[in-house]
Amino acid sequence: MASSGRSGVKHLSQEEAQAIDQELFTEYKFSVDQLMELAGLSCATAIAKAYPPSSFTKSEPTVLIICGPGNNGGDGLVCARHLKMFGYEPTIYYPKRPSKALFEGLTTQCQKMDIPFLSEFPSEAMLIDELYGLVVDAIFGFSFKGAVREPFGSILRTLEQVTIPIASIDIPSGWDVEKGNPDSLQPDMLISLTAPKKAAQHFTGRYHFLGGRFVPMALQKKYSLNLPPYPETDCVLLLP
Ligand SMILES: NC(=O)C1=CN([C@@H]2O[C@H](COP(=O)(O)OP(=O)(O)OC[C@H]3O[C@@H](n4cnc5c(N)ncnc54)[C@H](OP(=O)(O)O)[C@@H]3O)[C@@H](O)[C@H]2O)[C@@H](O)CC1
Ligand SMILES: [K+]
Repeated sequence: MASSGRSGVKHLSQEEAQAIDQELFTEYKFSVDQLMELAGLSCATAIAKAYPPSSFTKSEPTVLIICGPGNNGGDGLVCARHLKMFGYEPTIYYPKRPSKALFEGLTTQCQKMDIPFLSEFPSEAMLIDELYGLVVDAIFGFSFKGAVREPFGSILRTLEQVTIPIASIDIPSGWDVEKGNPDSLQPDMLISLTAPKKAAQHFTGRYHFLGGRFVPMALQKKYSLNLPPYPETDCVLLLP
């Protein structure tokens, strides 16, 4: 049965999210880096709307971005680059890097923009709270399945203890894509890309944004996405 949220927008199953993703590439001939750029830009834009640099209590608007091994991690790298352009001070932790030209290129771009990469994850949540004003969770997206494997299990356990806000890209990491996870991260922001996944119905944070304004109308209709209209030329939309 189709499920929809307060805005009437459809919430996708894991299978539907992956099918739409595949169709964008195979039928509509988008390339991954094209959509990843728009996805990451949406995330940085949503962050800038909800947490403008002036709202940070630290002397600099420092953001820790944790990138996972798949395309969700790629969105995180793009988001970091745009955040830097927007005047933030991003730092990246990227422990499992795929040897693919796309991710190597995104990593080099960030390095050349003087975005530091941590060689080790802060061992205590308190250190993260002291050094950063926001965490971006780009660890797992809609392909996450099963029990969390290391090193991400210990990273997520530390993140569960931080008190600064967490912004999750597409899915709060560690959550089942459809059922959520009451015992894992509880982010303050969720940026749903293309359309929210079913797990988004369990999101209780302050800001739920829709981003990834690239789904052609025929595909929106085929999957009955019922996406609300984006305002003017905006690439994100705050959902009720
Ligand atoms: N159309 C769109 O909307 C667009 C979507 N985009 C983005 O792509 C995201 C989906 O990306 P994705 O398919 O690459 O998978 P993603 O969720 O990043 O993770 C897979 C990785 O995680 C790993 N892994 C899995 N389970 C695990 C576990 N239990 N414990 C540990 N590891 C585990 C798995 O490892 P493996 O199974 O290979 O060992 C694999 O390496 C989507 O959410 C959105 O952010 C945009 O970029 C472009 C347009
Ligand atoms: K995520």
